[in-house]
Amino acid sequence: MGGVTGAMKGTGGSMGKKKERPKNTKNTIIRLFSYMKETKLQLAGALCCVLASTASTLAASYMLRPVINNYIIGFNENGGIKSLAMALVVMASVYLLGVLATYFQAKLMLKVSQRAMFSLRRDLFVHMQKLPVSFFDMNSKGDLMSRYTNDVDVVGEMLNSTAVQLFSGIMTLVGTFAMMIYTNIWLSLITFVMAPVIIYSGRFLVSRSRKYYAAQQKSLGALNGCIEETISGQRVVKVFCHEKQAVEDFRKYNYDLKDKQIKAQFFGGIMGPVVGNLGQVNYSLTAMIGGILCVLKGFDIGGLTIFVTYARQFSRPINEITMQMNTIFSALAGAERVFDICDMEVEDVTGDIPDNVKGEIVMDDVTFGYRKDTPVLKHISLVAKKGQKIAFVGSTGAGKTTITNLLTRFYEIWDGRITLDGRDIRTLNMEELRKNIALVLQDTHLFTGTVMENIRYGRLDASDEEVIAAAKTANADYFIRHLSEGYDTVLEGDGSNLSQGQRQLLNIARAALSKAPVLIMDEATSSVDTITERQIQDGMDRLMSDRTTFVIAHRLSTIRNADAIMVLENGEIIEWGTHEQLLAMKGRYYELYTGKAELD
Ligand SMILES: Nc1ncnc2c1ncn2[C@@H]1O[C@H](COP(=O)(O)OP(=O)(O)OP(=O)(O)O)[C@@H](O)[C@H]1O
Repeated sequence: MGGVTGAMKGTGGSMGKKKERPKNTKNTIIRLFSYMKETKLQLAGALCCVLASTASTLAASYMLRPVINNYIIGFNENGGIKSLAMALVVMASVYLLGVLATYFQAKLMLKVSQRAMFSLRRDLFVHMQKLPVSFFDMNSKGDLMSRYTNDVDVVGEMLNSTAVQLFSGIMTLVGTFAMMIYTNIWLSLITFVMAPVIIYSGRFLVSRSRKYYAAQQKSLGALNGCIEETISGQRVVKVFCHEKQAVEDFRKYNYDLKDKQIKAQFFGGIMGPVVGNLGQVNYSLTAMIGGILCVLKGFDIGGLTIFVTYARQFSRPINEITMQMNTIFSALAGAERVFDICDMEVEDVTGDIPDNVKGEIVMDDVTFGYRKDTPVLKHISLVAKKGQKIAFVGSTGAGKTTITNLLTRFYEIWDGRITLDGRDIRTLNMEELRKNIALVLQDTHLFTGTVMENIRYGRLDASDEEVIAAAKTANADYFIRHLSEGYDTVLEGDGSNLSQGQRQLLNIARAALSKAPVLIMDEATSSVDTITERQIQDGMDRLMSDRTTFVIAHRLSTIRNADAIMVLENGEIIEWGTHEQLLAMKGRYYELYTGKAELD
């Protein structure tokens, strides 16, 4: 049932709009072949081995004819036991040759398929790194992960065994048929009539099961998504006592998958027996009519024996080919899902390399939305001179984070212009642009590695001394030295062995290490105690001095000294000015500030 398991593996979530069947089979196959270029010698070798093993099976079967006719029926006339033994040794040697060829073919194909999978994974990962942030917004983590696992795996499985089996199946089929015609053309007619019946019934069942496989793959994708979300949100699930609901959701997806799998596997499962039984019918008819020909027309016993052997062999490759079809289709669909990502448009990173960036940012009538026709920011204009501190305030969802996302070109604006030192950021080299902007976000992302390596993420060529200096600037040095291994302490699972405040301090240290003249900070001091908050604030203040800074403020008290405060509402700047100017205006900021003051 290689076809069935293969097809099951070839799942992995849907990209929403994508079908699970290969859309462009020819191109996908050609492209897959390009992944075998590096191992073309091994591939050629493997194909030669397939030919050798097919030929030896056919030849060894054929040898049975002289063995029976000459050395068994004509035992006494043709040299007795010695000749018979010799003939059997030759026959066994030919079989042995086939076994050896199969062994080498498997070995070679393993190299070919593993190398192709290696390159496929590499290309996928390298390309994924170049895709824009919006791509990651649109695709769930579980779905993307499954490209590396399920999809690449099923392609590997196909290259490793299925493709060879298909090739050998076709060769055996053609070879067997040729040998049958050669042995007795009249008897071949039976197979000639039966073959289309066998092939068509196999194809009918394949097309049926393929339809259900597509549904099954979609369901499996949904189930994977559900599991992934529940695992990554386990704390939230637990704290809101959502376990029952989670189990209920899971049960729904699980049932759905079960139903689809039963249908898909029913057709996949009966395919083998149906084709096999039709093959048996062919075999019996051949044996019967062959027997009659022996009696009435003098057809030799050896000829009849090898003919029925061929007739029985005949249905095996058909059976195999039809069974492999599902694996092949799901592997091709998997390969397409991988290629789909590899073909996605990458961020345009080319452009001028700015030097001596001062850090003056101007937004000129910028309009932007994440989804077509739904603008999130409308006609935003602002000027941030070198070293100035610009703060954004406003209710949740007003668009504060979105503005900062645009400065780093995580998303492309619809209209207007953003300039860095007077140059449109779209004309700048993306990497250089981002090198000039440091980010301190609310959700710190730490990678598996030491504290030192994590801070060095801010600037890869920084020396240990520079890293330590940055940690000192960020007020992180003290706590780091108190960790079990100091700067060499290994952080795991996104720094889950650190506190929220400590993670934030590392985040600031990272930004401090970067020499970027522009700094974007999403203030996140709400989740830490007052002492840590003071430390974080100090770290941030030191970081901000002589950098152009954009602060997304959650506490109005920390931005009183900002050069300009932008009050955002529904994607528009409704008020702007210094703290004093805004208070004097007695508008929205005044309301927010006095409301806060009362709370304080
Ligand atoms: N990746 C995204 N895809 C689609 N819509 C988004 C995305 N990110 C944000 N939005 C939408 O854009 C709007 C502005 O979001 P934004 O994150 O800029 O708000 P914010 O002012 O920073 O809010 P908060 O103070 O809660 O962080 C919201 O309506 C939000 O739903």
